[in-house]
Amino acid sequence: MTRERERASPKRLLKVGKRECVVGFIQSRHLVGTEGRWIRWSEEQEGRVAAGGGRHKDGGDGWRCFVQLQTRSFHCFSDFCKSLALVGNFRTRPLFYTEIAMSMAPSSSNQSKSSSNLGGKVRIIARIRGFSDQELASDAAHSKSMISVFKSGDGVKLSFDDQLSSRKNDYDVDHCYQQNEDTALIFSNEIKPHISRVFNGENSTFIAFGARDGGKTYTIKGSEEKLGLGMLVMDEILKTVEGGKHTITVSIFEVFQDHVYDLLDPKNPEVQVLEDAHRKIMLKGLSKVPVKSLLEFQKLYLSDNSLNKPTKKITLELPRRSHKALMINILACDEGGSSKLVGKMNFIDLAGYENSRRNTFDGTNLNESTRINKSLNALLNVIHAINANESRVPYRESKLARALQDSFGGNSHISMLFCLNPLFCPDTIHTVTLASRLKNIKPLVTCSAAKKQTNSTASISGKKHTKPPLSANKLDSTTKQQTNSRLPLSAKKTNSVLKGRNLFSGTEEANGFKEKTPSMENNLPNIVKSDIPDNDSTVVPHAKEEKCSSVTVLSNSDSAHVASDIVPSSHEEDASVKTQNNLPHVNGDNIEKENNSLVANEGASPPISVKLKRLADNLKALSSTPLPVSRLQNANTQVCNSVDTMEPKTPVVTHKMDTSKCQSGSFSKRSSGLKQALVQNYLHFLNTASEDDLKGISGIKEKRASYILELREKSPEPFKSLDDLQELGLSAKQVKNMMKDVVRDLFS
Ligand SMILES: Nc1ncnc2c1ncn2[C@@H]1O[C@H](COP(=O)(O)OP(=O)(O)OP(=O)(O)O)[C@@H](O)[C@H]1O
Repeated sequence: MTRERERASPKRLLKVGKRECVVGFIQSRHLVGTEGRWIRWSEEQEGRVAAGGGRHKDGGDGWRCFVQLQTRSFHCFSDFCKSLALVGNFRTRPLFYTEIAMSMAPSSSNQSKSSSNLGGKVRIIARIRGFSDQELASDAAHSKSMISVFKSGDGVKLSFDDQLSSRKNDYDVDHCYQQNEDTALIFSNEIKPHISRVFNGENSTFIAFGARDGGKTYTIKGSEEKLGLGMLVMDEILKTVEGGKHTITVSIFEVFQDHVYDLLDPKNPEVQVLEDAHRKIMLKGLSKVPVKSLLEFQKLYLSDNSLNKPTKKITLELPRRSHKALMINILACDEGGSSKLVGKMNFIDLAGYENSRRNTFDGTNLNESTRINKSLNALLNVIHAINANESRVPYRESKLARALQDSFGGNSHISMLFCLNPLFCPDTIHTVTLASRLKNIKPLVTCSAAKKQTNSTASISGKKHTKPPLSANKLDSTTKQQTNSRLPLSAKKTNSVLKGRNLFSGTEEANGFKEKTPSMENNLPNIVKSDIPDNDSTVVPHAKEEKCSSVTVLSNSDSAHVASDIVPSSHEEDASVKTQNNLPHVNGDNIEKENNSLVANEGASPPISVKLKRLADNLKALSSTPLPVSRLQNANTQVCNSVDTMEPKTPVVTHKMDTSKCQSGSFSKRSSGLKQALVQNYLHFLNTASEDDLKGISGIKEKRASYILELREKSPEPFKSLDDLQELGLSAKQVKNMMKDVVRDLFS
């Protein structure tokens, strides 16, 4: 312990930029091999595993791993240790680290509110664009804005007046810039604080996402009159490099239909995205133009006469709705005259999302719109995976993400700006649902213990299922409305399973991305047709990680709710099992009430009390017959028959029973039958209960309930044995405890 104290002493307090950085020493095999990974254990707190482990110097079974923590929170270290302790097998006492944390000076928090999330991987912000000149000239600008913004905790809530569904929908984002706030403000709050970090070797990417006409280009590229973020950042960077130690180069490219084109080299626009032997991404054929003054940059970036225009050939043949990227490379020059890349800043103006089912398109535009939406979907899958700290990020599904892979990984920061049209636009609402889902992700502590648990329980009946991300419990209201309106009543209940769908990996329809593409391939322009891979960009986010809290073993008090939630709330006395003759009595009125409440939900599973009644009847059948002890003593065959009558599911015993063991044998058989019946009923309940009923069970709750519904979609009866419950992330012990509590409650 003494040696460990020295290693983790406050001397190891480092400064990384303005942020304090604590290096702690944690002996945990769960962190071995996770070097470079970020671990976040609360909204604001995260740490980076600075070095991997290995056998402890002094031998023994200890593994060691340095964890470098970057934080502005005084108590972060102890919180981190607590979260590790939740996972178990955490070798060193968390108290030790609490002591270290307490001995450090509290860090300053002088950063602006809007950049409070700088340590976070992905910051989700929104901008409600101002009215365009055209809109100002028309009546449109005088109509009521469909978006209201409210403060909510650390972030803000956007409320949309959905004129289609006549509903108000609320979505969370980190911050929202209003119509009267200009691009310069976004620059000083969101971009400027990152510039120094890029000079210190980090990468920063700013992505503008939104429906068409949301103001993405206005924000990123701007114009000569209204400077966009690209111009503002270059101005600031050029001021910073005035000392002469750095040089700046820029690349501008677009991703059009899964092909990357260099916008600064009209002769050879196609860029190859390759990976070198060190798995570093190379953009072969992409020009990097040195920039020394703002004027030079302006010519490249803004001027219509610049090379920053699609080549003539492409302009004539293809409609240009594409993702555009500005890449600013900062290079450090050494004395020998050679330069080395220090950091990158990327500004991405994504093509606008447009629901092609709502809008009418001709074949070419439909195809184009479909491809754009697919590529947006793929990019969001990547951002989602990064934000959720998932072990697999589906870079290969998105050409743009692949081209930017170096900037996304490691010590990088991503901001997603959702550009909103203030006028009513269903596509805008759709894009915000996506923003909100990204925002709701709570990245998890990644540890092999949790992984192991998930992996070991990853199959039901030999089938492998992918768990939905824990945050994926919101359904796009627009989609829900559309889908529901086309479904018969009976199907609507089942449709609620969509709630638990993977964030960006559910059917595209659920995400509003599904596009019908009649004769799409035939309409593809020749230039790209043969090269376009026919892959579906929808990716199931890899969800190996599991939230530590979900690993927590149910306490007795928790699990006691299982039964109490199952029995009808009124007449609890009736529902409890006191004696053989007092088996659960389910109040008929209650059943009727529950059934009435489900009338609108034809096809939904029977109410919980009906299921409980079935369970009670089974138990009654088993326990109402007096124990046949005397008969057992008289005739073995008679005993076996009586057992068979009571428990038709129990295999017939054909061998001769030893009379001396008969009594206990019969009892244990009876008990096992009872157990079987109870288990079967419980499983039947899980296989058929409605989402609301499932949510009521302690240990199941909302996320597991929606996951159960999803499993049921794949297989009508996903739970065949108690082992299958482990698919829900419950350990065998937790399942056993749940069952014990059910029984205990029945007989209490
Ligand atoms: N903040 C703003 N203030 C005033 N006008 C704006 C603002 N943002 C955008 N506009 C105007 O709104 C219109 C659409 O903006 P812009 O072209 O940037 O949208 P976009 O999201 O890039 O569209 P697309 O998806 O089609 O590329 C333009 O006329 C632009 O001048």
